[in-house]
Amino acid sequence: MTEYMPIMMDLSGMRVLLVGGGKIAGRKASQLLAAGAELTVISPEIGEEVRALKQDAALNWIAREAQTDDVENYRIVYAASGDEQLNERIAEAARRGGALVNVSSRARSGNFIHPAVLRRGRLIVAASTSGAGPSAASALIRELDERFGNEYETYAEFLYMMRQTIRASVSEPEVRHRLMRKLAETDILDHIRQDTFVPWSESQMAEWIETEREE
Ligand SMILES: C[C@@]1(CC(=O)O)c2cc3[nH]c(cc4nc(cc5[nH]c(cc(n2)[C@H]1CCC(=O)O)[C@@](C)(CC(=O)O)[C@@H]5CCC(=O)O)C(CC(=O)O)=C4CCC(=O)O)c(CCC(=O)O)c3CC(=O)O
Ligand SMILES: NC(=O)C1=CN([C@@H]2O[C@H](COP(=O)(O)OP(=O)(O)OC[C@H]3O[C@@H](n4cnc5c(N)ncnc54)[C@H](O)[C@@H]3O)[C@@H](O)[C@H]2O)C=CC1
Repeated sequence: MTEYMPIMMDLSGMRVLLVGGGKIAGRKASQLLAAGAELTVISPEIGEEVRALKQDAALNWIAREAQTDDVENYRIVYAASGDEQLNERIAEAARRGGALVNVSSRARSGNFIHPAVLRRGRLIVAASTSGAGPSAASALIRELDERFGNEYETYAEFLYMMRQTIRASVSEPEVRHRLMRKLAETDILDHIRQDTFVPWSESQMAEWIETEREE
């Protein structure tokens, strides 16, 4: 069994090649553009999903069949055409060139795969079956969708603001760590749920840090 490494990637400004322009390519293109990638799509035709994204300046469509030497100069490649044999050839060439490659038609032919994802602002929950059953991964995420409401977006934003403030104003590592531990134990999430949370001002943040910094 492949032991996949889950990672979170910042794709801003990264050049990414996407082979194929159908429904699945559209799904990938929309996620890649949202993550800031500079996307090149090679496909003789594009479907409505990719077409709708084409206004985005970061999407460049080359209208022709893809070939293996197209992967040169890309470090991230998606093989998502409807031609499975082509996907295999693209994957092989990309791997040989040392690129990261995702293959829509066969998980094992690539060296990374996508999980099903739930987003609440900065909070991201991902579930993967390591390719065993993508629909089951999606079903699990739908369950979590009911469990984790929009309060988590506010909560993650609060954690972000507080952590920035702590990092900027506390220099002793052990005090920082103590504050971060205490921060994870506040009842802020309950307040957000009960709609009684008001985002903290800078002086409130500083006051909390002052009172909680001692053991
Ligand atoms: C390896 C991976 C590719 C990758 O890395 O992208 C992969 C591969 C394959 N999927 C196939 C089929 C389907 N995939 C979906 C749906 C999703 N597939 C996703 C991920 C992944 N799918 C990755 C592994 C994830 C994991 O398990 O950890 C989701 C979760 C996330 C996303 O795509 O972003 C997304 C949820 C979208 C959402 O929630 O909206 C549906 C249902 C639907 O479309 O509604 C079907 C049809 C029903 C079925 O077959 O189950 C086939 C057979 C193709 C064929 O036979 O033609 C292969 C090929 C193979 O099995 O190797
Ligand atoms: N990863 C996933 O979640 C899923 C993957 N799949 C697999 O993904 C692949 C694509 O599926 P769809 O997008 O639904 O198919 P689709 O039929 O909608 O699109 C196929 C695309 O490939 C392009 N194409 C065909 N020959 C090409 C070539 N020589 N060079 C470049 N582009 C070429 C076509 O122009 C078209 O845009 C299939 O192999 C399918 O088995 C299917 C369902 C889910």
